[in-house]
Amino acid sequence: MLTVRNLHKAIDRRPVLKQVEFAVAPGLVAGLIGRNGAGKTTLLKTMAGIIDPDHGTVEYEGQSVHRHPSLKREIVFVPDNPEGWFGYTAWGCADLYAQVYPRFDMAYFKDTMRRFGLPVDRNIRHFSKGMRMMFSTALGLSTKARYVLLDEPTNGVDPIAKKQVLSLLMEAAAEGVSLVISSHLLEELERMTDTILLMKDGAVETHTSEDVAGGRVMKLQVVFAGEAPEMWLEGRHVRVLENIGRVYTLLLNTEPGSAAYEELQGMEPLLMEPLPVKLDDLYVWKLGGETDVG
Ligand SMILES: Nc1ncnc2c1ncn2[C@@H]1O[C@H](COP(=O)(O)OP(=O)(O)OP(=O)(O)O)[C@@H](O)[C@H]1O
Repeated sequence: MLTVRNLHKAIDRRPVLKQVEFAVAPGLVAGLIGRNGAGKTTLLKTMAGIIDPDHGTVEYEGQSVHRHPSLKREIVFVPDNPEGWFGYTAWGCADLYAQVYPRFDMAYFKDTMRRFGLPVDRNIRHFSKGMRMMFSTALGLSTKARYVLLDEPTNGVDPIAKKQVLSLLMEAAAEGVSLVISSHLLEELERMTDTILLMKDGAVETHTSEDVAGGRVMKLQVVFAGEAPEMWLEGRHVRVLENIGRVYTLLLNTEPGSAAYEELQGMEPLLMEPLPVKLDDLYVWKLGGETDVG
């Protein structure tokens, strides 16, 4: 189990992580979502022991990753731009990693590089953006660490290569590797993940797949009988996703304390049809109109 407890981190005196708490169980795939600048990369690097927190702990099987550096072998961070390796060939990087990660699988690395069509003897600096990302993912998974934390693994990767990267990740998950995947591609995450970690205002909310499917938010297509109830539509428990003529697509907060659904029923609309709630609805509900961009 990888457990994050009460994590705080400020960068340039600006708090980026505030009381972050969650756990990722072994073998699970978690998606990390949030606006640009929300702190996803900072969180992943802190979880991997690359950044020291100001307060709080990251525990692998109950032991602090920052106090026991040998545990860092079980948690690998896969950056979206491996600048640190510029100057090395892919082989050179694999050699270095093999010295650090005791279960580094050179045969797997070679095979994956071949599968991705990437040259092993070329300097990483001369790889394209997508090639760097694929290389980074191949190297990270080759460590055979128990937890692989990936920062936008399909960023800049073309559609065909993207399928290959996602297949590779799913194969690793099927073998029991735990993945935390930061991404802005919500449809992709929705298909792959067991849990969603949503970053907002420096904190993390955990949503299971069941939550996303409708526990906290309801999506409805509505046609009102008379004039649209402007005040109700602007209320904090209602969000208008789309309005075409008299047809409204709405998100309603159904968490305790919200009576939005009962209020709508009371208005006796002509049409009130439930629609499936997607991850991007949750994203809009939780993060729409907010700005984390820092
Ligand atoms: N080295 C740094 N120096 C100064 N500020 C930084 C540094 N690294 C991150 N930050 C700031 O910390 C905040 C969080 O950045 P971070 O890269 O973790 O966000 P993110 O959620 O990964 O963003 P994105 O989705 O755009 O990649 C931002 O406000 C960013 O400007």
